[in-house]
Amino acid sequence: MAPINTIPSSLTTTTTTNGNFDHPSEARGMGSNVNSKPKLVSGTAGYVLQDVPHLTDYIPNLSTYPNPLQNNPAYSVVKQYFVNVDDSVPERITVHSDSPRGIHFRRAGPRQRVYFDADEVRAAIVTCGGLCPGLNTVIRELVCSLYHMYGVKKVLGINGGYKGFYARNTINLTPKSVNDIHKRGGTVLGSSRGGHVTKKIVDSIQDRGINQVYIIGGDGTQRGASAIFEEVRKRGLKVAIVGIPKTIDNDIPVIDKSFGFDTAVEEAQRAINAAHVEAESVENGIGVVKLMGRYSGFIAMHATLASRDVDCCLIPESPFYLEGHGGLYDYIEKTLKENGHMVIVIAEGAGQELFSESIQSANKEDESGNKLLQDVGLWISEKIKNHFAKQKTMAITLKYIDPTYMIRAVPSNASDNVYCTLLAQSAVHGAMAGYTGYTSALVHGRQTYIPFYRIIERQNHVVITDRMWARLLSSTNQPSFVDSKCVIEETKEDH
Ligand SMILES: Nc1ncnc2c1ncn2[C@@H]1O[C@H](COP(=O)(O)OP(=O)(O)OP(=O)(O)O)[C@@H](O)[C@H]1O
Ligand SMILES: O=P(O)(O)OC[C@H]1O[C@](O)(CO)[C@@H](O)[C@@H]1O
Ligand SMILES: [Mg+2]
Repeated sequence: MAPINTIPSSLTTTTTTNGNFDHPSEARGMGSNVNSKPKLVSGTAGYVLQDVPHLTDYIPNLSTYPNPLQNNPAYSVVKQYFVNVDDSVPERITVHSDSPRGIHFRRAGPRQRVYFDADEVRAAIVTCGGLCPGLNTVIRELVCSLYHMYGVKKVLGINGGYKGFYARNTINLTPKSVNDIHKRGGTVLGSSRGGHVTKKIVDSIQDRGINQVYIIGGDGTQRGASAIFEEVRKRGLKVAIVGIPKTIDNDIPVIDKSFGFDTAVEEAQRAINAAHVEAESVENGIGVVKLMGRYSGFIAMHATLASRDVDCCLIPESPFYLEGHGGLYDYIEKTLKENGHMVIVIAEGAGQELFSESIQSANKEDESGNKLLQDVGLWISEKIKNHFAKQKTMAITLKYIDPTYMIRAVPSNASDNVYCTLLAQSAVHGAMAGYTGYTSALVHGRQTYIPFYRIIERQNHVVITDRMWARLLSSTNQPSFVDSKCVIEETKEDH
């Protein structure tokens, strides 16, 4: 195994400004306000490691300690439990024989030496943004990993999202107090939107003597975490800032998927089943189900693919129209004539451009600055009913089901529980090893540490030129509504 914290001689480290990416267009994205410099390590054949910051980048001469896992009987039989310092995970795994090796991320996992003594650690956990299945599992596993793997005894829960940093009370978290929480939906810590004031948060971190902060949340939360990291670094504090990506919308880029997504898709099946049962029980029955997905239609797409009962799936990324040849009304009429019933799944952010401008301008934002959307499910249901009432070609019966909050308020399923456990354990290993300013994430099935700037630079969207959307279209047989010549190509790796 290579010595700890050395870089193999074939590799060179550079820090560069945000303009120096493999994909210059990405550098102009949402993360351009990030002010620390990306740490890049170059190797042979076009190998690039987009490394994560380390406390030693700005605090010299930090003491190190042997990893206490070495003496943990549970791990004594595991061969190569410690991650090799040179292990990394490629961002793209589809390659050609002459492709450069490309961008890589640091592999997550325990290191032989750690930068915190257990008694010195004062960890804090906070959950921000909307609810998501698995939040409690992540909290539980962070607490248990800190206690059982590293002997850390001081773990604080911050109440009610970022705003909780300004509150007087925190919650003491112990393996006993979090033992059963993974069986419950929501977050035992509470959550909130808005209220992020970076300097005040870092003041609170300093005042409370916190030196590891685990921040669980979506894209907005990770942006907030990145700002906290920058301020901590500016102040030269020995505080590890770690993000754990959460969102049922699956709109966080780079990672395979966010935790809770599978559970949400599974829960959505119940609503789709109900819509199908209602629709097929009457003549010309239509079931409309609205699912979450503000800017990204992943839940709608995956729930549709899983169900096979859906005849039409409408998502924000794929514009559609109602009237005329090839429009939605045409397709509904055709499907009802052929099958006698149909199910439509619509993501909440779909078709927002179809609302009249007066309704759109009345739109407001939530406390975090996210656009508040019109209820597209209700709107489209009324439009369809009115259309067929006016046409008098066929009498329809339409039932509208809105299970949006139900799919995110449930506890996580078994596979999400395992996923949450691995994310939390990796997050703790990284912080103990002195890494900071990273998101703990799954990339191609491997646990990794991703620098914040990659997580916050853009949102993940369904790519309608990708095979996955084609699979959906061939499963529902719906029209694509878009002219293939007008589709703007996106570059995300095809699946
Ligand atoms: N650019 C930003 N800088 C600092 N803090 C931010 C930023 N964007 C959002 N936040 C803060 O992050 C928290 C959560 O943001 P938001 O409500 O957008 O949810 P989210 O994390 O994106 O999760 P989701 O959208 O999945 O519910 C809020 O407290 C918000 O103030
Ligand atoms: O009503 P809230 O809590 O603001 O949450 C709604 C939003 O949160 C999300 O579930 C993301 O967490 C979106 O799909 C949805 O638009
Ligand atoms: Mg968000």
